[in-house]
Amino acid sequence: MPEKSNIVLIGPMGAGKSTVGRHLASHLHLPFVDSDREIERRMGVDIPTIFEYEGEDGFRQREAAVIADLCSREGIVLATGGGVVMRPENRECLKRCGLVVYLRTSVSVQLRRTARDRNRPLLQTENPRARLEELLRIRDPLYREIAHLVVDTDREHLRGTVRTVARRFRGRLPKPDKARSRTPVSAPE
Ligand SMILES: Nc1ncnc2c1ncn2[C@@H]1O[C@H](COP(=O)(O)OP(=O)(O)OP(=O)(O)O)[C@@H](O)[C@H]1O
Ligand SMILES: O=C(O)C1=C[C@@H](O)[C@@H](O)[C@H](O)C1
Ligand SMILES: [Mg+2]
Repeated sequence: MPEKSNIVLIGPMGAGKSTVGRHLASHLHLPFVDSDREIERRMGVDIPTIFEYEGEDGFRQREAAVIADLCSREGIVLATGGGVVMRPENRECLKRCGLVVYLRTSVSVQLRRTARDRNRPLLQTENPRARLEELLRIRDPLYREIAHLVVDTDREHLRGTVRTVARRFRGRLPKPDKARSRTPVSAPE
């Protein structure tokens, strides 16, 4: 069970983690943090540059450090990078960090949503479809391993996804009355 009351969005490139995350945070009046943007902010360069100079391994090390830091926060909506589940320590950390939501998406929709964006080094290949299929084959079981909720973003539009996650999140928060009745009452001496 999660130890903290955050919302963590996981899923492949183009699933909509950053887009859904921003809308969800504004809907719930919570701060929004995107781990990809946080890595770029700390490094002062963009993700393609980190891949160019440090390789994917270097990027993953920086990502793990950022995830560990962000998971110590409380009450945030956290959009993660598509490959965050590759490291077991990230999976452990995220599971405890809050409600983990897997935004599931087909490869065809991922391709459409990422076609114009050059900011994803793993897609700078001759055959992005084959790359996305291979990544999904490896990662889908890992996303599912830590997800508390799976939302199909091919079928649900943006607003529907935000509502579904918000409803589930609110359902997990203790109601004010119930919270009071759970407060331990000390026995008379
Ligand atoms: N539910 C949706 N319906 C239609 N378009 C969407 C939806 N979610 C995201 N998009 C569009 O798809 C593109 C990619 O979305 P986004 O950047 O949020 O994906 P991501 O999961 O954060 O990817 P990455 O792992 O690479 O950071 C954006 O242009 C966004 O506007
Ligand atoms: O799927 C991935 O491995 C990645 C997804 C992006 O969010 C970035 O974290 C980076 O481009 C790597
Ligand atoms: Mg993103």
